Amino acid sequence: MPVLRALSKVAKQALLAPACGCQPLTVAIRNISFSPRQVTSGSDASFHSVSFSETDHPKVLITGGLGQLGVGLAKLLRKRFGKNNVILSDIRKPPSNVFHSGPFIYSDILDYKNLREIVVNNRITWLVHYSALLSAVGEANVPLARAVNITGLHNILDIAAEHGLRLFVPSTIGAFGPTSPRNPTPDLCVQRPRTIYGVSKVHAELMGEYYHHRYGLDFRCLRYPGIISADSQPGGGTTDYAVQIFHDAIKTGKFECNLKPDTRLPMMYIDDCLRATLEVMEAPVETLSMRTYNINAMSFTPEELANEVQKQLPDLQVTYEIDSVRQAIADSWPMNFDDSNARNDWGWKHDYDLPELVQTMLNFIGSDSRIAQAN
Ligand SMILES: NC(=O)C1=CN([C@@H]2O[C@H](COP(=O)(O)OP(=O)(O)OC[C@H]3O[C@@H](n4cnc5c(N)ncnc54)[C@H](O)[C@@H]3O)[C@@H](O)[C@H]2O)C=CC1
Ligand SMILES: CC(=O)[C@H](N)C(=O)O
Repeated sequence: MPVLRALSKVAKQALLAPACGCQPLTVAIRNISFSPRQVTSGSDASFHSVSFSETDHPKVLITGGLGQLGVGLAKLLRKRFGKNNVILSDIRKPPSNVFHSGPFIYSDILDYKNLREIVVNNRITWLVHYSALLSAVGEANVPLARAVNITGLHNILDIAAEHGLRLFVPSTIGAFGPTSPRNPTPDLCVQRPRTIYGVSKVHAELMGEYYHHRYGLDFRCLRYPGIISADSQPGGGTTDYAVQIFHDAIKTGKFECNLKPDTRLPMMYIDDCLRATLEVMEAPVETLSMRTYNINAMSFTPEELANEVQKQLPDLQVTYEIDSVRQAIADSWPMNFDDSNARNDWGWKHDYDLPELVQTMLNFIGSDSRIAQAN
């Protein structure tokens, strides 16, 4: 009965909302235990992101911005929207080059009040939520992964709904599990992941879509494959080997792989991943038939990657010392990712296949290490 009473109160308040949809009416229902702390009213998608006009640049906040992906995304978004319109945030201390490249702010996503203050004081209109514990580190610390990936997400969803933000939350190939079709994995299929990381990402997909339908939140989500980057280190995932091989190949000529040689996983070069993120954030609402999309570029095994690297560095020696936790995770993940909906709906297209990826990584890391040796 209290639930019904609360629901009818919310419905009545929603009915009192202006019909034009031009102002997001904020309904304070903080006391209702099953509801978000504060939400925008209405379920019509046209309410979305009314807090900035399409002709203005968005004001973007990136959480967890000092990980493998955030700094690169900030660089791309600053090029497009202006340096001061993109704020990086994290709980770690930024290196001086990052600190001096544009606005940086401390933000712990577990601190709701602090998050709200940042959004209000900086008039944020887009939120890119990158904070997370990845698959392997998540298994090593389940309580922390649960707090950051699930409780933290709840804070983000409520803040975004309350302030009419456009919200991007990445998901992952890790949101699928051993009972999902693995070759290829479509957007819609069984999702029963066996890691806390995967469980938290399915939860994020479902909660984001629920807030979209229930409260009109402009939620956008891409399931990233393993991301490969030269100038930032991965944060403790199962696909990390595909970054490490390049550093070891150049520095020592030897690489010990922690996955079996025939473990096939979907992968993507970071430039494609960040461009996809910007593209889906800018995609007109009417092109999005879904709110969570697979995106992909290539799929390879450690052996195929090593062979491609050896075309450039024939002396590279690769050995295999299997990490049982990571191997079990990889064996439950997609081998190939079907991203046809992203391609059809908003024109997703990757630029980098395996040969271009390898050439680009070796050029980048090679020139970096030549500079380091010269200094
Ligand atoms: N890198 C990849 O291959 C993939 C990444 N993704 C997703 O993309 C997002 C970004 O990934 P990465 O940059 O690789 O992750 P990362 O692990 O490198 O960085 C995550 C960041 O979150 C921060 N963080 C942790 N606890 C926090 C808290 N309480 N408050 C604020 N920040 C906190 C960490 O300090 C770290 O800088 C994540 O959500 C991840 O799940 C999805 C698929 C693939
Ligand atoms: C694919 C991912 O989500 C990440 N790189 C991980 O391996 O955990």
